[in-house]
Amino acid sequence: MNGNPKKSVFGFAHAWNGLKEAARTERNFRFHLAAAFLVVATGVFFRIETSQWAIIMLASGMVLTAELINTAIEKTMDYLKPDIHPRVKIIKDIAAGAVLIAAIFAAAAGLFVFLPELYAIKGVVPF
Ligand SMILES: Nc1ncnc2c1ncn2[C@@H]1O[C@H](COP(=O)(O)OP(=O)(O)OP(=O)(O)O)[C@@H](O)[C@H]1O
Repeated sequence: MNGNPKKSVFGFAHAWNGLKEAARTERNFRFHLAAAFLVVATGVFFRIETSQWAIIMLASGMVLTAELINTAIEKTMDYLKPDIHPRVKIIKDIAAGAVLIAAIFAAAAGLFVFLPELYAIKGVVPF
């Protein structure tokens, strides 16, 4: 809170710049971005309810946020310690683990939302 609207707008510009940089340089971020768009398209297709949208939005946002934080940690470590080091490995592995956890729980949330839709509309799910 600084009461200076100009500074807030520039802050958003920095954040947007970070997103563009991540999308340009990180394949994993592009993959998760594409997955989020696919999930939104699937939600539109099935005309899911407001509460289901909330779950999908939270899950997708969680994965993208985890991926961005992982990227920031990777870039920090590459800048501070570019050579191979066991501690860098541990730090990067833990950061990657955060993305994995976010992705697993987001996939589970997606299944809870879309499996009943598939079953109800298409009879695709065999249970
Ligand atoms: N300097 C280093 N020292 C030791 N191990 C490293 C180092 N840099 C990377 N690694 C190992 O390689 C893995 C991948 O790190 P990298 O920085 O290449 O990320 P990446 O290719 O973007 O992969 P991801 O985003 O999927 O974690 C790390 O999790 C770690 O196990």
